[in-house]
Amino acid sequence: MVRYRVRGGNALRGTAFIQGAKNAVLPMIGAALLAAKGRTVLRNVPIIEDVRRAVELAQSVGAHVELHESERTLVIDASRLTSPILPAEIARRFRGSVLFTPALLHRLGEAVVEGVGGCNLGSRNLDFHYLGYKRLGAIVDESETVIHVKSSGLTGATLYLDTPSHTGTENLIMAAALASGTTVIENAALEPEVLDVIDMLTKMGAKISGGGTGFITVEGVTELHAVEHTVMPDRLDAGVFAMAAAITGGELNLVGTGLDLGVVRYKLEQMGVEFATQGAVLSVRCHNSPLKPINVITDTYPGFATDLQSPMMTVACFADGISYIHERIFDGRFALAGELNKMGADVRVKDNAATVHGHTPLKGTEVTAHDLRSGIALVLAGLAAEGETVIESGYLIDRGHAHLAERMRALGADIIREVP
Ligand SMILES: CC(=O)N[C@H]1[C@@H](OP(=O)(O)OP(=O)(O)OC[C@H]2O[C@@H](n3ccc(=O)[nH]c3=O)[C@H](O)[C@@H]2O)O[C@H](CO)[C@@H](O)[C@@H]1O
Ligand SMILES: C=C(OP(=O)(O)O)C(=O)O
Repeated sequence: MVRYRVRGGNALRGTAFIQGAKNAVLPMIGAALLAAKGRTVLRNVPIIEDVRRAVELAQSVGAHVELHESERTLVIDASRLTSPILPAEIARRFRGSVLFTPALLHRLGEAVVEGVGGCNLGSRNLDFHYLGYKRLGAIVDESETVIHVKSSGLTGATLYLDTPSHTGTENLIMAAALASGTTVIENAALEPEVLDVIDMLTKMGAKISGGGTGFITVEGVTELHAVEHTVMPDRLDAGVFAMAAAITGGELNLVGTGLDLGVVRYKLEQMGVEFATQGAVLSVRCHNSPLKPINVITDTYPGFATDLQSPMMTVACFADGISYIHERIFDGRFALAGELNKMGADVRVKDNAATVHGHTPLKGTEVTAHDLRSGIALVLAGLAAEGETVIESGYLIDRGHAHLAERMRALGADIIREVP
């Protein structure tokens, strides 16, 4: 059982190195399995538990995968896939496992999904994925807990997503990339990670247009080849470091090419945090205490990312006044409130909205991470609380943030990762 131990009170200062994006590298590992020849090289790979699970999953279906941790590089040879089964014991440990289905369908004619994991955030349906595969001509048997998808060749079609699902869009693009004919995906996700995956697939030989417009057209091709690709920076990791500067009254330079925090930056600016873009470096500092309260409504890109909603709830605890947070993507993403309240916060939840009554002083105690982002939000709370905060289960934090304790310690934080 991994746990993080944080002693609050130190302002974070210095240069924070932002990792590669979890939500881009996972679909890229799935995409690498589409190439029947050669070796794919992925660079700027975040060394997180989800990547380790994805490596295990790719190996379990027969790919040869090397994770070179100090070089943050993955080398994937998928020329010989041997099993269509995504085994429950690996696949249930992360959400990205769902992104292996298109490659198995194309390469082996079937995919057996024994389970899909990921953060526990309420209902997390996969109906858009399976309906899409069916529209492309696959047979999907959902009658048992194990889902069986089969196809002897997919054919392009017009697909529609009720809401712009992130992994749903990636999966349907990958399924369409090697289908015969043209596929149109309406109401597709606009997230930058989806566009990065489209860039990689395009290098591999896929014919995809309309990325970022909500209407994606894919002209099927007969094969895709292995390429080298550098994973984009993780805007969620960057958001967390910006918030760490905000609540500790610190000053950080965020390094990671092309960082754009979008609405997260604007919201933090409204609270009194100062940003300056200096070429490739994004500087963030906060000398205004207390912060101003804020209204946040989560939405698909370019709205406020749901994955930063929990960290933002922690920041709101340090604002003077009532902040309002409305969660619109997931129906169960407020487990953090109870944990912050244990530390002395006053967060009140009603249905899919929360009000944060700040500023109450937070005191360190033992708290529970219910999911990845509530975990990192508790680390943030610990950085600014009085005394020691102990956060379990640290594994959930390690699912999405690489070398967190080392990176924060380098900035002056008093934080250790313990494996009892
Ligand atoms: C590995 C990965 O990239 N994970 C991200 C991805 O998750 P993920 O791709 O699972 O999230 P989706 O965008 O698919 O889900 C958003 C909402 O749509 C609903 N839905 C989705 C698909 C479907 O077939 N049917 C359906 O009803 C879900 O229940 C949820 O309420 O996007 C989320 C929303 O930005 C992020 O929080 C996750 O970090
Ligand atoms: C919800 C998240 O991840 P996943 O979809 O991988 O569970 C997240 O990164 O906050």
